Amino acid sequence: MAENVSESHKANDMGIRFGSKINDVEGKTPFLIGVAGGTASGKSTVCKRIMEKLGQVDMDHTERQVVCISQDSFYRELTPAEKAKAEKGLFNFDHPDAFNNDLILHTVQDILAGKKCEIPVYDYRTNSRCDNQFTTIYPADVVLFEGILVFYFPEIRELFHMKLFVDTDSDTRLARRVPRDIKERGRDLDQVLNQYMYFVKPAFEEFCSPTKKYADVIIPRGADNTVAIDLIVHHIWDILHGAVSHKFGLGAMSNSSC
Ligand SMILES: Nc1ncnc2c1ncn2[C@@H]1O[C@H](COP(=O)(O)OP(=O)(O)O)[C@@H](O)[C@H]1O
Ligand SMILES: O=c1ccn([C@@H]2O[C@H](COP(=O)(O)O)[C@@H](O)[C@H]2O)c(=O)[nH]1
Repeated sequence: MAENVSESHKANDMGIRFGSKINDVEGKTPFLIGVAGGTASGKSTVCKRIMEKLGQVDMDHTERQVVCISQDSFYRELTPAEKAKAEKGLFNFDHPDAFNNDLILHTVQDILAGKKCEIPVYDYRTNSRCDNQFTTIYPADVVLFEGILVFYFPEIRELFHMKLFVDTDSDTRLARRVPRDIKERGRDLDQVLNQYMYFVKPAFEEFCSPTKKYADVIIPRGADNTVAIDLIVHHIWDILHGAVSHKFGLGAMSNSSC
């Protein structure tokens, strides 16, 4: 497949190469992929692997065709009372209302309209947004949006062109979350385990796990599942290059640009 792409300049371990940026002007609809799954299931790692396999790491935004954003950037501002609870590990960050869902919807709509967006920067250590800090998301051909509850609200869910669910067993997820939260998110063991027992696990069962049924592809074992990731990468490549069309118009766009 890659051998047919004469203008390609980026190679990767699958031999898939992207050519010049298809969607390099504002206003074109990117292919939007939602990546849901429980905490520490490997959502970010799966997105990273997809980007690597599409040859999309270490590049400037003028060249980059695939970008990844996280639902965690959209945690809402807490009231002083909620902040005090959060500091004691008594705030439920796994409930759908913990996010600024209007901001998510508007941002995703802007992304689909091919607009440049500013995304808040979130600090897990303070349980709050970093003041006046934003990440600029430039228009791209493919946008990955990962998070525990990206398929929860129908208005947001319906906007994805492809929906992936990273399905990693809960013992493995807890075993990964504990060291991650201690090392990277400034927690101690008691805090992580209490939060997991009282909020994370029940909310996963009530809100996140039921959204698996909306997924087009379920990825058992997360980033270990290289076969699933390779199939997804090939499908994205085909869509971007017009071999497969999709009902939202990118197929037509790709065809016309080939
Ligand atoms: N397949 C894997 N094998 C070993 N560790 C992994 C694997 N996938 C993810 N991790 C680790 O587990 C933690 C959570 O992974 P991450 O991708 O951040 O999950 P999520 O985005 O779903 O919260 C990270 O420390 C990551 O390095
Ligand atoms: O201030 C915060 C915000 C979020 N969390 C936890 O993060 C996870 C979601 O992130 P993943 O990368 O998908 O694990 C969620 O389970 C929240 O409990 C937090 O602890 N503090």
